[in-house]
Amino acid sequence: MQQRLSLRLTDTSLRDGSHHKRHQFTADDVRSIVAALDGAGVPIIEVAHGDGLGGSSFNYGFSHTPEQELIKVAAETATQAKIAVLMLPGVGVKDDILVSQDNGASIVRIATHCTEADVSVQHFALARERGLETVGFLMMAHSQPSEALARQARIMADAGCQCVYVVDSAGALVLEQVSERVEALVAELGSDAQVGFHGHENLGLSVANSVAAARAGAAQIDGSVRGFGAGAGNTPLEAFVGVCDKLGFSTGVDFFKIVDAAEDVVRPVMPEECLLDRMALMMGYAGVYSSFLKHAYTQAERYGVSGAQILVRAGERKLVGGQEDQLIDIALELSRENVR
Ligand SMILES: C[C@H](O)CC(=O)C(=O)O
Ligand SMILES: [Mn+2]
Repeated sequence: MQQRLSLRLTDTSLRDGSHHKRHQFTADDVRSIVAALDGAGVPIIEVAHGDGLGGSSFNYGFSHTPEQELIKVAAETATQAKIAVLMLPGVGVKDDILVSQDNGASIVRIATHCTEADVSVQHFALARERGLETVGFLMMAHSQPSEALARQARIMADAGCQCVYVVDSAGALVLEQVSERVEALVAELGSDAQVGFHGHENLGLSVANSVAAARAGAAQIDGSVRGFGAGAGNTPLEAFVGVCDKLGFSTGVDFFKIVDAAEDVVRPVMPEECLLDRMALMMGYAGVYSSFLKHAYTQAERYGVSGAQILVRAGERKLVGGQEDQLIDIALELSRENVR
């Protein structure tokens, strides 16, 4: 294990939190949250539709305000924080990256399912050519062993990715399972690229998993203030900052200011708290993409079936991001079987 003394944090509440907010962020929400996080010293703030650039659609949910407008507001508001955007190839296209850069984003994060890194190659090339900082997201990282993940990380790094993230999209990883994956990526990438970790709270382990990642050599860690994210939410950033202070990791974020931001600025923008309830626990236990939560609620209500069972079957089918429509199929199956 190679413990690092300084960690670079990204707040994802204005992107992962978009799932919880059903993509209804307004320019005022973005302005107030960015001002508070920037003031607390958060170095990177991610802004986009929850499913990344181009995500506003019938399948994923339409945005209240066009994401490019939100990115522009964020960039105009931040005084020190860099603005990052997320993009899933095929949901967004290369042009979305260029428009985001015109609107002030300086970091692009390309996300793929963790066996499909090759679809990101052209996006990293373009981003580097345009002078953007690059991050790669290997989503649903619980579903692959460390060696397989490391091979996918190598594809991203060779394409120009500067930091590859182990993304626990389902909040399904447990402690050593995080350390092993991060260590494997660190060993594979060496000085070619950094390693990051993005956690979800579905088994109540996001802060502990993030500490495990940092101890295993991760240089960048994601979190969302107040946990504002999909499923039971992301690693609550203010808690993680406090834990880092205690463990001697420097983050550059002021604990007291980020705690105030969480309570006074971010909480009022959230529709409700992100809960570690039955549905969220089912996601962590069955290994389901956290972004499916709201879709599962919608289909459970529409077909009068158990939302928890929809999620369990989604886990059995090993669904990946982009297969939201299969939740309808599962709901119909449960309805035929009379599983309420
Ligand atoms: C598009 C997803 O919401 C990306 C993410 O945050 C994850 O997989 O987790
Ligand atoms: Mn996430």
